Amino acid sequence: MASLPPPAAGTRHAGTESTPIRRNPAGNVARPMVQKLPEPQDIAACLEVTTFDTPPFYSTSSQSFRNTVEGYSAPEGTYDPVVRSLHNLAHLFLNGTGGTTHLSPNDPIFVLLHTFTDAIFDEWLRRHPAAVYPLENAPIGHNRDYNMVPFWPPITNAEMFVTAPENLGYSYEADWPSRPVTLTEIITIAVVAALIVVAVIFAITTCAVRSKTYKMDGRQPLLGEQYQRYDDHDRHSDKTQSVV
Ligand SMILES: O=C(O)c1cc2cc(O)c(O)cc2[nH]1
Repeated sequence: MASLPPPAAGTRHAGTESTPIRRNPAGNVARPMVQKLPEPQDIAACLEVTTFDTPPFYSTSSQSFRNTVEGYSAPEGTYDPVVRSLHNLAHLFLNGTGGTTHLSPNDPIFVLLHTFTDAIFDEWLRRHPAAVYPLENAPIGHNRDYNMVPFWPPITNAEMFVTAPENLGYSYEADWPSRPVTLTEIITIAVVAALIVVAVIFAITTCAVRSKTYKMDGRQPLLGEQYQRYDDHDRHSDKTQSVV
């Protein structure tokens, strides 16, 4: 029986000529949006998207963590057809083998990119423990209880929707960026701080005015109410008469 000969260097079994791995990072001048890598705050933002996936469970989904980390949405989760972010942006930034679908696994960077993407997913699962994977209406093979093709032995999407250290025997060490404070939050903090300052000034002023009024009245706050009355009586009685 004829068997396939081992591939010669530079060729693939399918018989087509292969090319060297090409990289031209940030070199796609025709598409300025992909001339930069994702920023740490983009990761912080996508980790805050609360729902794992939303209808139509596709590359057009909005407010879907899955579509956001994949990079078809803005990092905050809003779908926009012209946007490329996170995983997709890293692919397109490479602008060569790593940016071409079906060829990108030939570039070793693929492994780093996808490992880091999995680390983000793992962190997201940790932060959203009540999250659910779509039960139905996802694209073929992607419903919760469907097997993940082509893995063998069969394993369902639900079985992989779990945190790694507790269930899969590996863990990631990453310093996750914190989300920058938004303008709305800055304004809210400033308004609350101003209100607190006004309240404190009002309280101090009120105390000062009341204390001054008491002093002017000749009242002695350390005396009890009963003795206070004696004191009032003394002040109003004729001091020239001696008391026997
Ligand atoms: O256009 C994209 O968003 C895009 C390109 C590209 C290439 C690739 O190899 C991928 O794995 C994903 C991907 N997304």
